[in-house]
Amino acid sequence: MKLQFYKYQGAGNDFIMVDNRENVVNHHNSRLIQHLCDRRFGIGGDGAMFLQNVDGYDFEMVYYNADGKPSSMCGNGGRCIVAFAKFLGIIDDETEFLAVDGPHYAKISAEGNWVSLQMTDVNSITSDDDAYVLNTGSPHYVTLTEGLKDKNVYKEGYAIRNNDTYRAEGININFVEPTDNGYFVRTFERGVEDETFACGTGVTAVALAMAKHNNITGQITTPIKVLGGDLTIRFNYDGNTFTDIFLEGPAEKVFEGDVVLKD
Ligand SMILES: N[C@H](CCC[C@H](N)C(=O)O)C(=O)O
Repeated sequence: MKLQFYKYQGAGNDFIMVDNRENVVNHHNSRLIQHLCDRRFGIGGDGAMFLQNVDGYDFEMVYYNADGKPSSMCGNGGRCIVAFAKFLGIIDDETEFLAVDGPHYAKISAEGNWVSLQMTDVNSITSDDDAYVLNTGSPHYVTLTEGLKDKNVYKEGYAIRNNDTYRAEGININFVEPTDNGYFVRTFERGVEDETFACGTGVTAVALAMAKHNNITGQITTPIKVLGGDLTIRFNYDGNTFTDIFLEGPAEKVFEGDVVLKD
């Protein structure tokens, strides 16, 4: 069977995208997803997404991590699937779609390559030693550090992600360093089990955790630099709950093609 796919990236977090409105692919097949995401023997990607029809929304986003397992929410993936929906002519400049963590509103530029995605509200941040732990649609561990440019993010991220607390469920590890006008963030991503060039729910978690850390409340805009580019998070914080959270940045189609799937 020949499968048409599209490759997208949002700040270097890259994804395989399939228009599955006709349900041509039975994606509940972790070996298939792992193979598609394999950077040597497959197409390559941090994850794979299937755009599907669903009542009440413009479309449904079904997301798998590169390890082939169904995942929690993917922020950069959500921005990329909005760009994909516009490319397919399903939407114009805004949308309401359904993801694993519920409905999401998003706006997209006329050119179709810049997306502002609303994330679910967050009303709980806990501490783990000197780190913050919160869920922005995916679980995140946020820790301030120095010398981030030279840090061995794979080694240090792997160790925390696989410690006694987090080994079972996994968690994404975000290392953050203040910059002149925001933060520099590098992330070890669960389900990729490696550092990615950006993590959308991760930089969202960092922006919220830093507002708490610095006791800043009100309407906040946080610019964040990642290996793959720049993202911006806008939100409101009243000292307890984070609302009107938007993750904003580029979402680009890189190439399209088709792959023959062994039956
Ligand atoms: N790997 C993450 C999901 C994707 C997160 C990331 N790609 C994003 O942009 O939010 C997890 O299993 O929690």
